[in-house]
Amino acid sequence: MTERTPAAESGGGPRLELAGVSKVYDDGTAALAEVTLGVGGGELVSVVGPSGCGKSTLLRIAAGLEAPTSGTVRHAPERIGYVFQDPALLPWRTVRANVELLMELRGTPRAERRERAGRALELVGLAEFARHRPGALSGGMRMRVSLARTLADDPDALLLDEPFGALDEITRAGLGDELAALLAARPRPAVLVTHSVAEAAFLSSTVLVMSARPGRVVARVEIPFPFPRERSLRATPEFAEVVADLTGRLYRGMAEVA
Ligand SMILES: Nc1ncnc2c1ncn2[C@@H]1O[C@H](COP(=O)(O)OP(=O)(O)OP(=O)(O)O)[C@@H](O)[C@H]1O
Repeated sequence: MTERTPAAESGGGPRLELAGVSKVYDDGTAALAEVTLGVGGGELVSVVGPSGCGKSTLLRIAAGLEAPTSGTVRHAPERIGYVFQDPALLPWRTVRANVELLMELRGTPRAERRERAGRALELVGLAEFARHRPGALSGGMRMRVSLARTLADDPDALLLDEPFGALDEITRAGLGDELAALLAARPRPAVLVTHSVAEAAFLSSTVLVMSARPGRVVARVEIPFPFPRERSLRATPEFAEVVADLTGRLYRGMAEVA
């Protein structure tokens, strides 16, 4: 779907590329077989696969938090934003102070921090909650604060590890729409790990289906719907067909013995 993405139209930008990466942990656990992944600016690639197949390991390698046992991280943008399933907010800090945290750690001057945090909170629709503490927010709102914290730091690539996993269907669909809009506004490579095949199909340009551990890519499926995608797409037979195809590949991949 590269030809339909905003970045492709504007000539690219930073890429994220992993070539043949595998991971065997020190205790001998083979987590990841050879995985090759290339994501251009403005592309969102989703990774689906059975529990424990190495999806988080793959993201950690892409982020430079973990060294691969073999293979290489060919290109990784310098500033990578990592969004975890748990929003991990500091309860004693206000929403704004949480959003400022990464910038504070980088030594960004106070006035600039304020300004960027304010803009990020507006982007995720939480400007009026800047002075609240996380405890006063719903789960979906906390996740939006976490997203705002990452965006305010203005990373060149986004890695999202099941960021909406703990939320109800409607909230996660809303946040998915927000994520799509944010990527369209500022194209950068994004990789989303999700357990929801429908979420992967709706948000992504490409979906990678992984086998059981040690995970390898059993299918690379380009999603044939142009961006921006309307919510009504989810209710169409064409979309249901893509989801059914992905689900079939996922189940066949789970059954394969590596
Ligand atoms: N630091 C570690 N040391 C040893 N084994 C690990 C370590 N981290 C992860 N593993 C193992 O590697 C395998 C892959 O884990 P990983 O968290 O990457 O999978 P996942 O696909 O993200 O799982 P889930 O979907 O359940 O979150 C699992 O068997 C896990 O127990």
